[in-house]
Amino acid sequence: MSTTLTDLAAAAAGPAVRRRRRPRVPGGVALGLLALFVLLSIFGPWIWGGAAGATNIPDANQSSSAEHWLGTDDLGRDLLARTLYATRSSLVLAVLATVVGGIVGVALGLLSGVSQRLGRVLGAVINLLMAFPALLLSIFFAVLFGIGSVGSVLAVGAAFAPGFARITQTLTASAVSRDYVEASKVLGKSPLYVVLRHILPNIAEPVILYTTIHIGTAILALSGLSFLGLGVQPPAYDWGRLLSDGLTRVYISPLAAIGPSVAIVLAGLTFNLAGEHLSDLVGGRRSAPGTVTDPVPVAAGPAVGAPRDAVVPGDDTPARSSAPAVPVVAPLLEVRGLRVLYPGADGGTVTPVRDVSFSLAPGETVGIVGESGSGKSMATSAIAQLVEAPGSVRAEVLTFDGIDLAERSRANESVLGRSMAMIFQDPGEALNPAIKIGTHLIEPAVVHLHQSKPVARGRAVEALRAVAINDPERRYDQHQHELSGGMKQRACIAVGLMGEPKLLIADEPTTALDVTVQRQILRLIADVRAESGASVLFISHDIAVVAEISDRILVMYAGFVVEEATADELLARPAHPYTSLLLAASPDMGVDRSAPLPMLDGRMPGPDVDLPGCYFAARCPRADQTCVDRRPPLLQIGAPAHRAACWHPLAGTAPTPTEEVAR
Ligand SMILES: Nc1ncnc2c1ncn2[C@@H]1O[C@H](COP(=O)(O)OP(=O)(O)OP(=O)(O)O)[C@@H](O)[C@H]1O
Repeated sequence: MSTTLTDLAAAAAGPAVRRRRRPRVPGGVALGLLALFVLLSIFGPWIWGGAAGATNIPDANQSSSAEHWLGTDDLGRDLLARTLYATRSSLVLAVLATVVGGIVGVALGLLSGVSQRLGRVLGAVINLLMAFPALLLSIFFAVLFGIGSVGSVLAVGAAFAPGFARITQTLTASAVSRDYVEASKVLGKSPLYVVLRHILPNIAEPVILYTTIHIGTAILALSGLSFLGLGVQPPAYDWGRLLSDGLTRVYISPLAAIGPSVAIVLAGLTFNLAGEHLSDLVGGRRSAPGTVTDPVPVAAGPAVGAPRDAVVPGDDTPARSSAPAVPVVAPLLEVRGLRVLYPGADGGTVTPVRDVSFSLAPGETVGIVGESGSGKSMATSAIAQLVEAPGSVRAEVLTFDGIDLAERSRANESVLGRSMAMIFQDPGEALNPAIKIGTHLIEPAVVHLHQSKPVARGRAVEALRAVAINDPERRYDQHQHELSGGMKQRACIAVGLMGEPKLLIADEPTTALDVTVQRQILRLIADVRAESGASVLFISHDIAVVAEISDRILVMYAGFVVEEATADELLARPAHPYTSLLLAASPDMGVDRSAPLPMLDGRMPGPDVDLPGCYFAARCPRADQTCVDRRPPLLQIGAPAHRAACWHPLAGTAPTPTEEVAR
C-alpha cells in the first residue's frame, strides 16, 4: 500500500512517466479520514479526557457493554475514551519522528548530492542502512537512545533518515545537472545559495509527499515500540501501549485489543492514502501547464533597436556584424592551448579538449562547429569556469576582458557574473520551474550591479520587451511552464541582457526548438549582439546554422580546432577534409539535394584515445602514413585568417608552413 520512491519520482517528473497501477480509494475519502484524525487529536483530549482518566475500581476489567463499548481496564477506565484520547499522542509523536527523520535525511541527501566525494561515502552508509527494515532499525535505535517517548521519536526518526536521504540524493543529483544551476554558478553564487535557491524548492514537493506517507509508517513503528515496552511509558499512553495492555485481557474482552489495533491500522492507511492522493493532485496539476504559443516576433525590425543597417527589412536572415574577421583590437577573449582533463577509468587521463586556441574581438561572433563529442561544450564550459572536479582545466593563456581566468577570486567571479551570459540548449532546463521569470531576470542586476529591486524590475520588463515577449509585465510574474519553448529561450536571452553582457555563450540555443522558432531566435541573438555590442560564441553541430550567424567559424574535431576561417572563406574554400565533409553533409549549404549525402565512415576517437598523428586520419580520404605518424599543426592556409591542421589540405588552399600559429 505504501507509495514507492519510483512513484514519487514519477509524480515529480510529471504525467508522462506517472503510472496508475490499481483502483484507488477516492481522494475525498482519504482526505475526510485525515481531517477526522486531525480533529480527534485536537478535540479528543478535551471531550474524552475526563472519562479516559477517571478510575472506577468496581467497573474494572469489564468486557464490552452498551456503557463501555470496548470494555474497561484494570482501574475501571473506559477503553474507548482512552483510545480516542490517545489519538493526539500517537499522531503528534509520529509527526515529530517523521520531521526528525526528514530534517536529518534531507540534510544528508543534499550534502551527498552536491559534493561527489562526500556523496560516495554517505551513499555507502545510506545503502547499508537501507538494507535493514525500518522497524528493525527503530528497535536498534530505541535501545541506543533510551526507552521513553523522546527516545522512540529519535529512534524512528533515525530509522527513517536513510530513506529521506536516498530520495533527496536522487532528486538533488537530477537538479544539480540542470542548466539553471550551471547558470547560477556562472553568476558566482555560493553552493549554499544554489542549494537553498535552486535545489530545495525543486525537491520540496516530492519530499513533502514522502513525509506525508511516512507519517503513516511512523504511527506503526511508534506503536510497535510502545507495544514492546520501548516507547511511551506509563502513566502516559498511546495506541501501542493500549494494544499491549489490551492483549493481556484479550480473552476477557477482545475489543480491548481490537480497538487500538483498528485505530493504528486506520491512521496508518489514512496517511498513506492521503499521500497518494496528494501525489496524484501534484501530477494532475503538472499536466495542465497552460502553455501559450510563441508570438510572431516584432515585424522585420530589430528586437532591441539594432541599427537599421544591420537588418534588411523583411529579411529573416540573421545579420552578420561588420566586425573584422581577425581581431585587430585587443581581444575580449583570448584562449591559447586550452585543455580539459578528467581522470580515466583505468587510472589514466581522458582529454575531451586537447588543444583549443582562438581569440574573440569585442562585438564579434565566432561559431564553433563539429560533430557530437568533439568538445565544443566542454571547451566553452572551461571558458565559463563551469568544469567541476574531478575535471581540470589547463591553458597557456585564458583571459577574458582583461582578467586571467586561471585566478579564482571574488573579483574575477563578479566580472564573469556581470559580463558573461550563457544561453543553453534547452530553455526549459535553464529556467528554474519553482521561480518566477521576473526573479530570474532581476538576479544578475541585484547581485552584480547592486541595483535595487524596483530598478531591476523596470529593467527586467524592458529586457522582456526587447526580446519581443508580448505583455512583459504579465510574463514577469509567470513561471516557465506558462511560456512556450521559443518564449522561454527569449526569456533566457533577456536574463543575459540584465547584467552588462560582453560575451554571450550560446550552446546549441536552437536545437530544442522547432524550425520556425529557430530562425526567430537566431535573428534575436544577432539583433542583441548588434544592439549591445556583445561578442557571441555560438555552438552548434549544424554548420549551416553557424554559418548564418558567425563572422568566423572554428571547426572542432576530437578536442582540437582543426580549421578556422571567416564564415565566407570557410564556406567557399574549406581546407580540412573534415570541414569539407561536414559542409557536404549539410543539406542547407547549397549542395545538390538529389545527390546522396556522403557519409562520414568510422567514429571519432574518444577522449581516452591518445594518437601521435592526426585524429581524423582513420576516416580521411586523403590520409597517408605521415598523417598517422605526425600531428599536423594549425597553419595558415591561403587567406590570412584561414588556418587548418592538415598535412594534405584541399586543392587551392596551399599551406604556409612558416606561419605556424604561435601557441
Ligand atoms: N564529466 C565528464 N567526464 C569525462 N568526459 C566527459 C565528461 N563530460 C563530457 N565528457 C566527454 O567529453 C567529450 C566532449 O563532450 P562535449 O559535450 O564537449 O561534446 P560536444 O562537441 O559539445 O557534443 P554535443 O554536440 O553532443 O554536445 C565527449 O566525448 C564526452 O563524452
